[in-house]
Amino acid sequence: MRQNNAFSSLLTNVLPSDSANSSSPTGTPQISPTALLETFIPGYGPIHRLILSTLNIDITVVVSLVTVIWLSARIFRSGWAVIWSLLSSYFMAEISVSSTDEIHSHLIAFLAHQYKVKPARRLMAETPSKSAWELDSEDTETPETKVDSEGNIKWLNFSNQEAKSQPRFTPAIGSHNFWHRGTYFQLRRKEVAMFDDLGGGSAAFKDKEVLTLSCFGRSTEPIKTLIQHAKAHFHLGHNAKTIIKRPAAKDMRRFGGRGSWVKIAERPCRPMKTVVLDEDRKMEVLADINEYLNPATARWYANRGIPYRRGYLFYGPPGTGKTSLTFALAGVFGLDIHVVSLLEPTLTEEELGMLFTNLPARCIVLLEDIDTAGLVRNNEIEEEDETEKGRRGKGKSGKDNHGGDEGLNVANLTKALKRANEQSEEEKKKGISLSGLLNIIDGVASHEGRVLVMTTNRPEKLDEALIRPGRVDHQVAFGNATQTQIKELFVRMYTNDLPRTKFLKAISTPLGSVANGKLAVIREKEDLPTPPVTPTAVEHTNGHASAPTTNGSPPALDGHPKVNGALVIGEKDNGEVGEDELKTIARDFSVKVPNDMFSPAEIQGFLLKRKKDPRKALQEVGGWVEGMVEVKRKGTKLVRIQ
Ligand SMILES: Nc1ncnc2c1ncn2[C@@H]1O[C@H](COP(=O)(O)OP(=O)(O)OP(=O)(O)O)[C@@H](O)[C@H]1O
Repeated sequence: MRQNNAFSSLLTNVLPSDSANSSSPTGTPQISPTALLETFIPGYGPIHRLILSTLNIDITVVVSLVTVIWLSARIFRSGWAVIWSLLSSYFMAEISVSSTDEIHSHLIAFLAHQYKVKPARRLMAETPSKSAWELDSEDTETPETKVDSEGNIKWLNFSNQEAKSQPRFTPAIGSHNFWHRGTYFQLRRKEVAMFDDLGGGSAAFKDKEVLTLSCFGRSTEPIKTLIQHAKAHFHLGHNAKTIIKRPAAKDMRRFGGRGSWVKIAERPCRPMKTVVLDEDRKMEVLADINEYLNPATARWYANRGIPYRRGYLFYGPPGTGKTSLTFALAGVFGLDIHVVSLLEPTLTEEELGMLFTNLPARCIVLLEDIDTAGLVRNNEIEEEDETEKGRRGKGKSGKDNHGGDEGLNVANLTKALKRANEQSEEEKKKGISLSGLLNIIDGVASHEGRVLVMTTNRPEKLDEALIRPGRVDHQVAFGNATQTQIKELFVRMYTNDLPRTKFLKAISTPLGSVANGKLAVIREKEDLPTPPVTPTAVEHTNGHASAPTTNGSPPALDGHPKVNGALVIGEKDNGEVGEDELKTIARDFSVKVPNDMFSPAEIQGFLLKRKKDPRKALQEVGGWVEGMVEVKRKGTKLVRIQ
């Protein structure tokens, strides 16, 4: 109570006298705290009087104190906001990143990682989508198929998959501060509404996010370093993966920039050794691309006035490895694959041109099944139009004969309008013409630095303009499996897996360059074919040297994953078959399959069904071959033995 009195007198000094009518010693009327509170807090007077009369407590002191604290906090916050804005304007550097750029996702992933350990009050929870590859971790064991007590098979069940995946926490929308490697950063995450014209008269507001990073000082270097760390962190997690992108949805493409391409998949790099193809042919493509991608080559091209572009045509029957080789090449050179389907109905020539200009400096552009893309020469279109006009002309004159003067009556006008509409619809559907594509591939404004890969099953159907040198610089023929390739496919199928980490390391660790004066290909461990021209030893980055093969076509069993120099051939997954026996079975198997009759995809399909039992594959291959020969002879698509 004494304390209360002391406080009251203190407050009375600040807001003197309890009486509304009291006067200062000089005679100036003074306003009491209660009167002041009554003025600013509606209803305070009656409440104050009620509590005073019933409980005999004067709440003026407490309410005044709370008011003073609240006011001080407001004043302090406003003052601090002014000081902070002055500080940020004059003493802080900042970099903004839009969500349409991939750096945004790198930064968010990096911050999510940081905020795993950092205590924070405002976070945003997200469910990260993971691919089947990402769900596989070191401790994932191949689950045994279980049988319950009644003898029923317990099939795997993934219905609670989503529930199991851990949420990811990122900084919420708003301002955050954090320290990174001794530097203080401020992060502002905000959403901006963009007015998006969707075309056809419709429009909508879309949310875009902007991240702004700032730090003290006039240099943006610390932020750039932070972004580098975020990128490095991202690529660490995506090491040995091939990213596959496709054109973004139509309404996103219109903004251009890197946002015109979206990632659709990410998968472990395909080791080059898993593509069964003549080693010389593989080596030629690798050397050619390696030479082309060399940074000095761009200058070489520029000095000679040659456009810095390279195109490849992979042709051959279905399932012979055209796409597989493209993926393996992307893995070797660490390039993303940009897949374009020319059959996409919404893709126009201008958009395709814009997509090509928004490609990264180095990447692979994959145009699959180019023969089915329905590309026609413009003169063919013109011919078609002429025929159509002729048809309509005839119809019209026929009518004239019967009906005399046609005149501009309403019915005719309506028909003419309808025809015009039909025509423009047809025009729209025509999509990409051959001349349009040729322009995009090597027109004046065409992107330089990319590797263009076109695949086809029917090269004879391609227009020669499309594959003339400059557009296609290197052609690779793919064919059905030869005896050696069948053997190779077989051994690969029954070779035991490396543990996950060793597998990732094996496909991502470059061994150094093959310095033979002619070629400097970055080799993957045990992966790339040995260059045919090297009688010298290959220097590895670890200082060891390995003897290369000199015959240019390594035997089928070469290049398998090796641990401590030993070939990893199964004792577990392949039905307890040892290395020597596997080689013998592979040879016998290859003898039973006719040379050059089945595609690697067909043989792989047969083996996959017996993937744990090489002996069974050998036993059943005779029947399968008979059945397949019959299928091919009759031209039916239904197989008896799969
Ligand atoms: N030469 C090969 N070496 C290893 N695997 C192959 C080979 N050819 C085909 N395969 C396997 O067959 C499947 C289909 O191969 P891929 O898609 O590369 O064939 P493609 O020639 O591109 O076929 P398409 O012309 O139908 O697109 C893949 O699973 C791949 O692993």
